[in-house]
Amino acid sequence: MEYTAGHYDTIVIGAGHAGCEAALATARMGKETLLLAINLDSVAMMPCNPSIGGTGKGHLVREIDALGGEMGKNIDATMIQCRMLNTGKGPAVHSLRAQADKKAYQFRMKAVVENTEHLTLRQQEATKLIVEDQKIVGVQVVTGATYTCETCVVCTGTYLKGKIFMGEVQYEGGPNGMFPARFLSDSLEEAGFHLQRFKTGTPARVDAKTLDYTKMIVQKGDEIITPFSFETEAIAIDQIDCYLTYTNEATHRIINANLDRSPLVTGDVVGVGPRYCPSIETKVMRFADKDHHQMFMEPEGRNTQEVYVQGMSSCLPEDVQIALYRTVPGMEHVAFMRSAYAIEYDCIHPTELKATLESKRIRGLFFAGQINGTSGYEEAGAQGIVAGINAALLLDRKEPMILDRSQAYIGVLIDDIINEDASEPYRMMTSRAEYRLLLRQDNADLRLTPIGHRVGLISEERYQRFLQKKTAIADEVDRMGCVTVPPSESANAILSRLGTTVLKSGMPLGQLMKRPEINYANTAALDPQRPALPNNVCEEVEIQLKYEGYISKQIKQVEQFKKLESKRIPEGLHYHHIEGLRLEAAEKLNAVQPMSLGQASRISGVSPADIAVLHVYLENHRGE
Ligand SMILES: Cc1cc2nc3c(=O)[nH]c(=O)nc-3n(C[C@H](O)[C@H](O)[C@H](O)COP(=O)(O)OP(=O)(O)OC[C@H]3O[C@@H](n4cnc5c(N)ncnc54)[C@H](O)[C@@H]3O)c2cc1C
Repeated sequence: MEYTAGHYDTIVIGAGHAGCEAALATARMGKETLLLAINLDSVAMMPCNPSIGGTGKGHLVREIDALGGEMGKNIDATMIQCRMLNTGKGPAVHSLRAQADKKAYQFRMKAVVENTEHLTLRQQEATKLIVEDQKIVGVQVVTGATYTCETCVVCTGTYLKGKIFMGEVQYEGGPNGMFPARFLSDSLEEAGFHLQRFKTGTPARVDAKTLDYTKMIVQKGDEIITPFSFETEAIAIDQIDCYLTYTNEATHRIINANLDRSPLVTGDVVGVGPRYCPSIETKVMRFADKDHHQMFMEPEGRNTQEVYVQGMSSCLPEDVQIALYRTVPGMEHVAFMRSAYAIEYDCIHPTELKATLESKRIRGLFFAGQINGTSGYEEAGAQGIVAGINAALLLDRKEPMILDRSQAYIGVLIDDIINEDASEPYRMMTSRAEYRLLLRQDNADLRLTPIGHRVGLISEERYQRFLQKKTAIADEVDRMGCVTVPPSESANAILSRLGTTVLKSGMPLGQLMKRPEINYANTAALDPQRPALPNNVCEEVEIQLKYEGYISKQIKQVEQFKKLESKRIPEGLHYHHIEGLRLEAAEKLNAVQPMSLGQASRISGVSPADIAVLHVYLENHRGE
């Protein structure tokens, strides 16, 4: 029976990583929010890796936190191991990565959602979007109930017409044994969205009792854990070890002998998978000259024997999976608890979205997460908070929040997906950010917390603490520039001990910091007036002084970038009427409707010559 079940400012469809951030943002901004999930056991579920962060992804988590999101706090509270990756390289690519206790992660996020004011959580399958006059006005669910709304954020992950593949075995299904969303795809198509099929895979979960860790290499967490959230002071936990092992020729032989039973090879899987997290059979085929691949044993929590086998994602038949896993040292007697599988699902083309993640055609309808053709929990959470903030700002008739490529990895992510129609699931990587020396994980708060405060997600108390930190950094950088180290015997003795050239004349400490042998901590003896400062302030001071030259170069590049970004393009411009523009460029520009010349220049298929034509056109029609 159809009936009206209530009215909300915002309905968020899907309570995964995108949906939780979106709903928390709208509710915390005071909007009555309904959060729907097919199954409440799927709230913040991690259907794959039990980890948050990693290269490029750790940056996203820090940025979500700096804006006032939950993901960073949630992983800080539920991690079982943490490592800062890439510490051998420069600070631009340092990335935090933590193993989560999967269930604890879910339960904590669910509790936060349940206890947030203005937020209602409900198990319901959304089946239909109700659109009137190109505006979202409601959502119908499978029981026949209709909820009316002003705005809606669709965060349905990998559930839309989900199909599971495990060799010859194929069936309709959602991730991790959930059931799929069977109807919403049709409603999206009716509303004019073009859908595409993507796929992703996951490895088996195995029983820890059947693994021989003595044949593997132990992977310990960091001795001192760096938290993800700028609000977490310290994390003191007993960390759980992970283990590293490798495939070998026997593993590869079994894979090669059974490729004809892989749905990837038989062509049954039509969805395109992520290039950067391939299945083991894809790795063996693509990198045929490699005789081994690494794999990590990652415990899924403190109170379970389930172990995630990172690197062994597969959609080969179950009997083949078991046989090939058993060729690996330490896994000779492995028992499976959940088999590996691939999942294929519907997603939209994010080129149909504005930079706010609102649909270009349907007012008030936003999209975030894997539905936008991305992969990864962190990418989903990042889009979720942006869509949530913008849905709330739209309701308040306020300026939208758009982060650009020079401000945040989140800006890079959204700019990439709305401008270039990705042909495979999009994954964040540090190499995608052109200003990565400015977009470090350590300074995400300096970049974004003022924005989080402005939109209402950062409390006054947190903002004041942030301002104190910012002032302390600036003061210390200035002070270090003013302290001169004399060419005295005692100072030079210290410098010699540090393995660096002695001084012939005085040098500011800030200048000395640029030497590779020198850091903030080891110059304390040269700096008797140094104030006692928190570690996060010292770290920032060191980076700002050490990389000053590179940072100012990048700031100059950003100024150039901003010039093109500030050249606005009027809405609804008919590109086909612009003389000199190539047909392909006009078509792409018409489809994307970029907001600025800068955005236009990043659309694939639009050349620098097209941009020059467009630039001249805009100059000639200024003020019209
Ligand atoms: C097999 C597999 C392997 C993966 N591998 C990894 C990995 O290793 N690492 C990684 O970072 N990412 C991985 N991913 C991707 C990761 O799960 C997603 O990127 C991330 O969870 C996406 O978040 P999301 O919020 O977009 O969607 P999800 O987390 O999938 O959440 C979707 C939510 O939408 C709800 N929902 C869906 N349809 C409806 C509807 N019609 N009505 C109501 N509610 C609905 C669901 O109940 C769920 O709550 C994998 C995913 C799968 C399934």
